[in-house]
Amino acid sequence: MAPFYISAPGKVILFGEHAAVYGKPALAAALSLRAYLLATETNDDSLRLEFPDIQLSHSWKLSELPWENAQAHIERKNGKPVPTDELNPEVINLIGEFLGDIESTAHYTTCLCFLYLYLHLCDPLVASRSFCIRSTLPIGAGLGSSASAAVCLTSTLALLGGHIRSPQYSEKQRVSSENPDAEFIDSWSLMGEKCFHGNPSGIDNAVATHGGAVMYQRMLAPDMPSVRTAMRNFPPLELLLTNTKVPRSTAELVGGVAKVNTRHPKTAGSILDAVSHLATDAYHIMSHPSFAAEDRESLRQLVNINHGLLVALGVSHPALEKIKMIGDTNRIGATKLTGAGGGGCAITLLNDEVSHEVLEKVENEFTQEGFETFEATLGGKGVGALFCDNDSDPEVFSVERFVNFSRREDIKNALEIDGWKYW
Ligand SMILES: Nc1ncnc2c1ncn2[C@@H]1O[C@H](COP(=O)(O)OP(=O)(O)O)[C@@H](O)[C@H]1O
Ligand SMILES: C[C@@](O)(CCOP(=O)(O)O)CC(=O)O
Ligand SMILES: [Mg+2]
Repeated sequence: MAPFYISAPGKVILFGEHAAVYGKPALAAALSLRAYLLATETNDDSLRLEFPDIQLSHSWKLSELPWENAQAHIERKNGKPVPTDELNPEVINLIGEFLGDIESTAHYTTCLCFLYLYLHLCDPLVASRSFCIRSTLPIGAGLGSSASAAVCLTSTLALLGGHIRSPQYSEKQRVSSENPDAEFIDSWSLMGEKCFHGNPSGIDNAVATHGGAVMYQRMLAPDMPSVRTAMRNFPPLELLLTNTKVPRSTAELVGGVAKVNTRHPKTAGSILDAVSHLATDAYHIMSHPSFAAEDRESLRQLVNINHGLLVALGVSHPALEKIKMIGDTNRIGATKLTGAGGGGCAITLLNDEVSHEVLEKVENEFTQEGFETFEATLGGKGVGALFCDNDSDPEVFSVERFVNFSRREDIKNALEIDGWKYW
């Protein structure tokens, strides 16, 4: 198979992070920042990962991977592997032997995620490959970089394994509902997220797969599918995205909330219920056909309440509080942390009347604090692919060039080109 790219967006959770893990509804939208994966054939017996964004370069001998042993533990239906509620412990054990030389936790979980998906979705007849991922998203900052990487890996391996067909929709024709290939990608990328996080709600990979904006609710009973309601009239929101650049791990923060919930079940339960109510309220407000000034004001109020409840769950950070304080002092709008918190990004829903001058002043203050602001739009496309054909510029598919882009803008400019198709 000729080289190809897969790309999937990050996400912003507007309301309901963490509570989403406990089966409460949450609202999220696809972000214009994305991960891109370039898959190319190699001439030797190797399987190579080049993930320069996290300084990971690793390879295995294809012929040494535990194909035979793994197959005995993989359930299939109509020839397709079936995702499971828990990660398959036998396959995890088999993979463990191939991760012994990996020291960093981030590299370990990334390689685990790759091999887990590879053993389930590909087969030994697939030629040797190199997989390179680059992202215009900040990594580990609450914008769903893990899910966009998981969706890219899943789509690539499922295509190579013959479980899904190539996407067909160009941007304008795209209709994402009831597409079995997109559902396959969504369900298997959740397994990838499980490798990264342990206990993901599934909202991030749902948005990275389907794009747009959704109200999402995980069903806690085993085998019950999650509920995903597309928000077709998603209102235009004036949003400022600010990254504290404080590193954190989603797995640890989700684990921290679980501890609070175990120690103070009634208190934590009330907080999670309150988040559930505010997410539902926000959904109704955003569904108003003429999303008016008073609706925007109500939404900002809910942003402030949601942030307060996340503070109560222990997932804020002094740097996030600083962003909120600077924003509130200058009255630019309502600010909350987004994603797992503990560092990472905050979003500010801007006041209608905020001036350019004030915004510029606030952004300067953020920069002085070492924060980074992002310009991004919400509600864009989900997972897509770009194939190399006779009309393609071979330079676009050069691994060398792709690996060496030093700025996010370079990746974006090189790959925001015609020819992408979406599932
Ligand atoms: N471009 C990338 N290349 C390789 N791994 C990635 C990339 N983007 C994300 N990841 C994986 O996702 C992890 C970060 O996920 P997480 O802690 O959930 O933060 P977030 O999803 O908010 O960015 C990284 O440590 C890495 O394992
Ligand atoms: C905290 C949580 O609600 C969102 C995590 O998002 P991120 O990995 O921080 O981008 C966890 C989840 O829903 O799986
Ligand atoms: Mg994540």
